[in-house]
Order: sequence, then C-alpha cells, then structure tokens
Amino acid sequence: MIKIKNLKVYHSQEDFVILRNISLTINKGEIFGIAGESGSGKSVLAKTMLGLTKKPLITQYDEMIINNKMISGEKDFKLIRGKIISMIFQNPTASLNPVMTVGSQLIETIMFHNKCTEAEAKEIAVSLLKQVEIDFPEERLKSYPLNLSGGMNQRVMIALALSSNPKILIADEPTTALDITTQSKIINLLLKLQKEKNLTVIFISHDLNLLEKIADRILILYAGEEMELLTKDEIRQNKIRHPYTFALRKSIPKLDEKPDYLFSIPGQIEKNSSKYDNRCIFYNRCDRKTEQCYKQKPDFRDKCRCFNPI
Ligand SMILES: Nc1ncnc2c1ncn2[C@@H]1O[C@H](COP(=O)(O)OP(=O)(O)OP(=O)(O)O)[C@@H](O)[C@H]1O
Repeated sequence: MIKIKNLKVYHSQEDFVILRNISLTINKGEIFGIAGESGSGKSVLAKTMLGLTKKPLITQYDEMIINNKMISGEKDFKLIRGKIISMIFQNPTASLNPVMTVGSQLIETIMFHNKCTEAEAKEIAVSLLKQVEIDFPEERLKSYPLNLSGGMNQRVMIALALSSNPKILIADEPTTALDITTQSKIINLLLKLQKEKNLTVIFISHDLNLLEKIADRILILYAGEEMELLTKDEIRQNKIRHPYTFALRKSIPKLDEKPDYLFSIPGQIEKNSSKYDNRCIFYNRCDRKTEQCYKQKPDFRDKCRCFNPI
C-alpha cells in the first residue's frame, strides 16, 4: 500500500537531519503505529506521505509508492492528498473553522470530493455523522465547533477525513487533547471504522502502551532514525531488542506498581547533525554503548539498529 525507500528530510539552512534514510512498507488494511519521543520526526514522516513538508525543510527519497502509484512530485501528491490519504490531527477544535457550522464544513468538503448537489451532500453529511456515532446528526449540522465538546469535534474531523472515501487514514496523536474516557471512545470508533472500511491506518503516538494494544506493527523512531520495527506480539511478549525501545517502554508507569519515582530516559533527544553521520544517534543516552557505537553508525538490519541489542 505504501512503500518508501531511503527517505531523507533535512534543514536547508542548518546542520540538521530530521529524517535519515527511512525505508518502510505499510501493508493494505494494517494499523501501522509510529512511536517515539517528542521531536523524533513522527509528524514530519506523516507529512512527507502527503507532500506537505515545506521550506526550510528539503525532502528527498529514492522511491515512494502509495496505492500502487509512483510518487515523483507535487502533481502526484495532489492526486492522493485528501483523496487516497486523509489525516486527522491532535487538536480537533483548533483544526475546524470556528466561524463555519459543522454542516457547512462537511457539505463544502463533500462537494469538493464528490460530484453532487448541495442537497445530496447534506444527505452524505448526515450519514457520515451517523457513521462517527454522533446523535441527532441533522441538529449537529447546525452547530459551530466551539459549541461542541473536543470528542465531538474529533468525530466531526473523522467524518471530514472520511468524506473522500480514503484508503489510508493518518491519525496524528488524535486523542492527546481529549480526556481519558473520550480517548477510548475515539480509539474504539477508529478501530470500528478501520475494520468496516478496510482502511490502512497510520497511527502516530508517543504512547507505546496504546500502540501495542491497537497496532499490528510499530515503528520506533528516534531523532529521525528507525530504531526498531516490532509486531504488537513482539512488544507484548517482551521481545524488544533495542535499548531505546526498552527504555521507552520502561518509562510507561504500570497501574499495578507504585514506584517511589517514575523512570525517565536520562538526557535529551539531540539534533541529528552531521556529527552523527558515523555515530549511533542514541549513543549519549544508551546504557549498552561501546566504543564501536561512537565510531560507526549501526545499520537498520533485521528490523533493529543496534550493535549491542538486548
Ligand atoms: N518546518 C520546520 N522547520 C524546522 N524544523 C522543523 C520543522 N518541522 C519540524 N521540524 C523539526 O523536526 C523535528 C521533528 O518534528 P516532528 O514534529 O516531526 O516531531 P514529533 O515526533 O512529531 O514530535 P511531537 O510528538 O512533539 O509532535 C523537530 O526537531 C522539529 O523541531
């Protein structure tokens, strides 16, 4: 469904690589999780699949195939953006237009994607609101985003994203701005829609705990590099090999334990500069580092980038 070879995104004015030689394949109908700390490049990776990275960032790749189409530039991205691939974001209330009713926003988007009259678009809008389980959909069409809760607005965002009948949905931290019970309702809705429509979902989150519950495979990104690719079973069965994945998982508090302090990974994520062309990017924070890690960059081999895996 999606194949990317050697994707690189870098800053045109600073010595700073945002994504370094990323290669991945995402299968049709799978939920593909992308995890990593803030600043690891999760959102930029998603944006490159929509051709949305802009100057000062420069994007290069050897190959990008989306839905069997070779993507070679903006002309190709225009054909897939919002049509084959839709995206939902972290803060639904800020993503919607506050001065337009939910109905106007839906009807406008539906008419943009489908050849239909306004009356037909209104019918589709009502049906989409039903699909995202909004009660009294005809009434809700008249509401403004600020009159709705964050959870309702995220449902509206999902309805908007589905209005073009996409094959791929990118969900970039879609529940971070919502309270915990609303979070699980939105996740369950996304899982239901994914099954019903056989959607391929790219789910971005810093919450490894959540991803191991919902994703088929999870890519662990760190400072713009692929550290490890795991199936959810590998994570559940503790078959983790990369020290970063291990530390990331250790930093998630467990409900049944009451530790005196919460574990956090020492140090901070560093900018991936040319200093790291021949050095492991996790070197400074790793408790398994050796001299080799300082002098050589490990390849991403057998789904793990580490000279001394666990
Ligand atoms: N337009 C831009 N110009 C310069 N740097 C950028 C730009 N967009 C992103 N970056 C940098 O790229 C890096 C990766 O950003 P990105 O937003 O992808 O991280 P993330 O993993 O999604 O983080 P978060 O979880 O906080 O959303 C960050 O260091 C960020 O500052």
